[in-house]
Amino acid sequence: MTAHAGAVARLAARRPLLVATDYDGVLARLRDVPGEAVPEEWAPGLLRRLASADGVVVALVSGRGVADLRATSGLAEPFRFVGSHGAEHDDGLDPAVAAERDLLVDALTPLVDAVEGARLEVKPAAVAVHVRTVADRAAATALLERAAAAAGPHHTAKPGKDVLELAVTDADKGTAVRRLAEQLGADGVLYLGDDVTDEDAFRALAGDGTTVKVGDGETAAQLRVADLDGVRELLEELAQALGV
Ligand SMILES: O=P(O)(O)OC[C@H]1O[C@H](O[C@H]2O[C@H](CO)[C@@H](O)[C@H](O)[C@H]2O)[C@H](O)[C@@H](O)[C@@H]1O
Repeated sequence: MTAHAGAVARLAARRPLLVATDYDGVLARLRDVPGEAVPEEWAPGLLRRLASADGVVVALVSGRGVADLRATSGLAEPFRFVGSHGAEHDDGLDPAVAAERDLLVDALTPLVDAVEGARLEVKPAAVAVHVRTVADRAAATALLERAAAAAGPHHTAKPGKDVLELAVTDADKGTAVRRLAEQLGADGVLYLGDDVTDEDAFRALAGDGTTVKVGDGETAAQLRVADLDGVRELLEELAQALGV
């Protein structure tokens, strides 16, 4: 039994129940190359068990675009997908944002090209500057500062783990999860996340959700687990409480 058994048991009694989880750093270990961040071995089966319970919907909520999230995770239906930090729901994204994103690509490409090991990730509604593989840490910090300075007032800067993302919408995971919960008429919501942008979801669910921070650091979440093994234990406990 985990330290969170009481909260898990209370959650398991609610229907409809939305189980929403971040991907990178929660279901998949962080890797140098984003495309190699596959789910932990236990994750697909455990998520399917949860989704098989009556009245339970499982959603993946990520900073990745939905197509990337599906491809990298290998997950598909019956799961729901929220991508681009909340700007994409399942497969839908306003095509008008692409042109705005491409202007950002043009502005950021020369900055990234000038720093060895840096990488630009082009996403449906955002551009991410990755510095995890920049050996010169001072250069990495300087690049993130230059990228932040390139943002216009209509862009949303989203810092993360060795990454700064500039989004062309003001969507966030909090608004997106609330929207999905309302669509489902959810009576209970569980949200797990490890990074800065998950704090939007923790805050948005503060009144009526159950929120779990994965790892160290200040957080608005109510509960905490240490690492991905803690995620597995908590979700396993929920599956057992749901009888699946
Ligand atoms: O919201 P998430 O599912 O946590 O996605 C956040 C970002 O995840 C990816 O970047 C992070 O994971 C990479 C792979 O482990 C790692 O190399 C990088 O340093 C991390 O920041 C993804 O590439 C981004 O698009 C997501 O926004």
